[in-house]
Amino acid sequence: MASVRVAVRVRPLSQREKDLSAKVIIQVDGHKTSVLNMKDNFHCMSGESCGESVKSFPYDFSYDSMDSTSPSFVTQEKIFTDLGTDVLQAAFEGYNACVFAYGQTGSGKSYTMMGNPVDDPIKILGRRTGRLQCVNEASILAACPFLWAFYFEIYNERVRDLLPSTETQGCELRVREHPKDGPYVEALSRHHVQSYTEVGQLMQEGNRRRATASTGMNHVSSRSHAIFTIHFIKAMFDADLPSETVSKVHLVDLAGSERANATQATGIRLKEGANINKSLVTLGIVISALADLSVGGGLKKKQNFVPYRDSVLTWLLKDSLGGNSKTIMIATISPADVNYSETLNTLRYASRAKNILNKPTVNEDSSVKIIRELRAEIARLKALLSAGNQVS
Ligand SMILES: Nc1ncnc2c1ncn2[C@@H]1O[C@H](COP(=O)(O)OP(=O)(O)OP(=O)(O)O)[C@@H](O)[C@H]1O
Repeated sequence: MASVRVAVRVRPLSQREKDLSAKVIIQVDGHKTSVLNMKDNFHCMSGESCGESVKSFPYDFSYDSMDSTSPSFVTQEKIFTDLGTDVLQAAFEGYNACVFAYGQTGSGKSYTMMGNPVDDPIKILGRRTGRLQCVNEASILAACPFLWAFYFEIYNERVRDLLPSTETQGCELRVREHPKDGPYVEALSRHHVQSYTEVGQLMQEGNRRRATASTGMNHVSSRSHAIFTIHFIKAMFDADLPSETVSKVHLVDLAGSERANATQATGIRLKEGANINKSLVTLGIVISALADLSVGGGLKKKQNFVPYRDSVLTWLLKDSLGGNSKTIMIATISPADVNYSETLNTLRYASRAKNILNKPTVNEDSSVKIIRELRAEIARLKALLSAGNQVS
């Protein structure tokens, strides 16, 4: 069992927030993120007895990215070192892994997952030539895994290939469920990648196709949930037998939750917003149900039903939430008082998500695993036998 690990990241004040003369209401202290309700008590942040005015939440990581001149400022690179490295390590060891960014529209999800292409191009997976271990600018080493990349978006509850082949171009793809491997997108095109550069290029190519629009809250707002997946296929010898592990890494950039009046959405934008909110509400319900199930140290027999299939997003993330995956949630928040209620909501969901217990296992060849276990058992019995012989 492994808990979902949760990180919170607070971005700098945006121009819009500065224009509204917004006040900073977030404080990061070690692993703790605190939010101040300005309406309750203006002076509370520095005061001692703040009552309900300051709400504090501990997380696995709390990242202050508000002011680059502050000593506590956390860079993209640090976030990659803390989170991305572990994800890659897990995948190389044969575990499934998932990183998903959750938060209000304009709070910095895409920035954290995809990087800023202009001045800070570090994505959650690291620098261009960086730490993808065997995958580097040169070529794949002999012992390294074979890698396939996939990229799709869920837009208005429909799945579209972001790296389409001629067959999938313009098509709505179906979601199916494999009895052992779980839900997947049927006929999604796959791309063999040999270097980090290729991974980055595919991400960029897909991002250009992704549904975005300018809203009142964000100039380039993602109107879809995007899932970039890498399959790691590693061949090796285990117990003198040829064996294979197949692991998946999902990088999920969710569309942001939004209030229609804040985004000034009408027409198509309003419909998109309703669909985005619908799947995020389902995600919230799934997170809550899983958190309730996990309380007490293990997944209890299901009294509560987990409604994975109520949205395409949660169906496809079934393994990542409560299943066979090492999962990290990055909750992104705005520092501004004008976003108080959305920020508090995000912090509460992030806090609940910490209670979710997953069951990550190495995805190895089951026959090789059985043979290895039987050999260990034979060795154990032989040792017992020879110990018995020595006594008699
Ligand atoms: N940590 C950060 N440092 C500097 N700028 C940031 C940071 N996070 C976000 N920004 C800026 O804030 C704006 C909104 O960020 P981003 O597009 O990543 O938000 P989002 O949560 O993905 O929004 P949406 O849900 O609408 O797609 C962008 O201009 C981005 O460059």
